[in-house]
Amino acid sequence: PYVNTKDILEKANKEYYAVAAFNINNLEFLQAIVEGGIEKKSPLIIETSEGAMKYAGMGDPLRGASLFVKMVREFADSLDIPIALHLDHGKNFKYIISAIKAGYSSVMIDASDKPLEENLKATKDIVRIAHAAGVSVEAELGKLAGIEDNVASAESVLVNPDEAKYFVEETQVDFLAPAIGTSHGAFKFKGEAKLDFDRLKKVKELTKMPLVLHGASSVVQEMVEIAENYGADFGGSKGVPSDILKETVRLGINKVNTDTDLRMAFIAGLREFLQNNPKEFDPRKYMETAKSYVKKVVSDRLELLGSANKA
Ligand SMILES: O=C(COP(=O)(O)O)NO
Ligand code: NA
Ligand SMILES: [Zn+2]
Repeated sequence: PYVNTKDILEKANKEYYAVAAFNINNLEFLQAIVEGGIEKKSPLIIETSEGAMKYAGMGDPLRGASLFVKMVREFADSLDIPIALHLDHGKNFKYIISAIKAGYSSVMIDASDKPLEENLKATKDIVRIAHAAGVSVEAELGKLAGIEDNVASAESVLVNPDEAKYFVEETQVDFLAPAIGTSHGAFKFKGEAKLDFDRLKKVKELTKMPLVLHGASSVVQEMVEIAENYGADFGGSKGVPSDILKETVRLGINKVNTDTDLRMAFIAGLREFLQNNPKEFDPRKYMETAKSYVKKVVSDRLELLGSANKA
């Protein structure tokens, strides 16, 4: 069934596991993610960025939003696993309202680059509208970027746990993304991978609510090798190691945003297939390997996060 993200995350919060939130831009990634969820009998959060809304809607974000709602609902309504659709990194008021209007389960208002009071006001505004429409809300505190040898690197601002408590009480936001040292993309750490577990622990103690980890891709070595075998150059790529990811779940992370790992799996499969099948031009064939690798990464992640058999 198509459900509200809050329902999925409240259960995860109570039972201390995490649910992956997988980004999509097209049908093929959605198919592969859903196949993984079926195989693992796991709840799924499908998420789209504002860019994905524009991309799918050929420039019209509301058209893109409603296309994604229709696609996700078709799968969700026909399956036993709970599936939610979430707007990731909503920054533009128009896009956030378009997602709510189109029928998204939840939206993120990302004003984390603003001073606290501004972030708080923007979040309060969206919470008021979204809650009136039965839509749940995610916000972010602190800024994503790595930590180097115990010092937050220049651009990163790690979450302040006391601020987090004040923020959630004032905004009534449904789930919170505390910045603890991750960053988006395939190049997360220059040196050793390190997250601020102390801050995470404090935020959980003070808020007791479902927490979100952004920039949570691991950069799956198996996929890097296949892709590089067939011409990719992913030198220097590094993600969040599985043991560190598991520790964040043990400390209270319940939604784990995953985009890069699926992108790398897809291109690895596409490169491999195209190199080995020069005569093929049927898209249902030449995207098969790509989709199967995405499904494998999805299934492994659902297992690792503990959401398998929680549908
Ligand atoms: O935070 C993410 C995805 O992060 P990755 O680049 O690590 O997949 N989406 O909001
Ligand atoms: Na999000
Ligand atoms: Zn993110």
